[in-house]
Amino acid sequence: MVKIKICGITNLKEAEIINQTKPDYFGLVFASGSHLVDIDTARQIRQEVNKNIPAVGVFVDAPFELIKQLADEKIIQIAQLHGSEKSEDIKRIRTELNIPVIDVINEDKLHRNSDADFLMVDARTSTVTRDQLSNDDSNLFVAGGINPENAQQTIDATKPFAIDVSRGVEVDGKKDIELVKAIVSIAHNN
Ligand SMILES: O=C(O)c1ccccc1NCC(=O)[C@H](O)[C@H](O)COP(=O)(O)O
Repeated sequence: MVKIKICGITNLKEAEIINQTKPDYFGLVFASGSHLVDIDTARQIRQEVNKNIPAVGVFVDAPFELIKQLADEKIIQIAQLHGSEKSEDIKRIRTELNIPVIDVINEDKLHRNSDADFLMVDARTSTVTRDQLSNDDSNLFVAGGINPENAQQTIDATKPFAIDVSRGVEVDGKKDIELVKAIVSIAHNN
């Protein structure tokens, strides 16, 4: 089974879609853009979603204190780092906050050893391909432009641990339950 994260959950209606479609993770974005949520909204969404589905906090060079507050309050269970965070930042989050880290790889970060629990290649922000990673990179999330039409092809080509999807399951900027259902089914049937 390929796992799936539905990213960019912004309201309680979308929280309910997560409960009904049961992906393996959902994402709360704490970085500027159309999916940005404030802490109060994130808290409400976390309370609404089934506790068995971990929330991934998405950050771009965020202050440690923000990640700490969200982890301490159990609003997030995993941190996903898209910025130029260093190895020490990853270690600090893992040891002091005791939560796993997804390190989003780009060309600059490719050749250093990541201390993260998972790696992510996001086609929106890098041109890194599966072939450029070593076989040890087994805990790989693949993201960027995935939708129900191309998900199977992406899975076949990259053999990921998980796929990460946001805009590809939206209609008019909001998550669509039928599209989410379809892509969760594709991932879980692999
Ligand atoms: O979603 C955002 O607005 C965002 C902003 C800043 C950094 C990361 C962001 N999203 C990260 C994700 O995990 C997305 O799911 C990933 O980029 C894939 O997006 P999509 O191509 O829309 O499926």
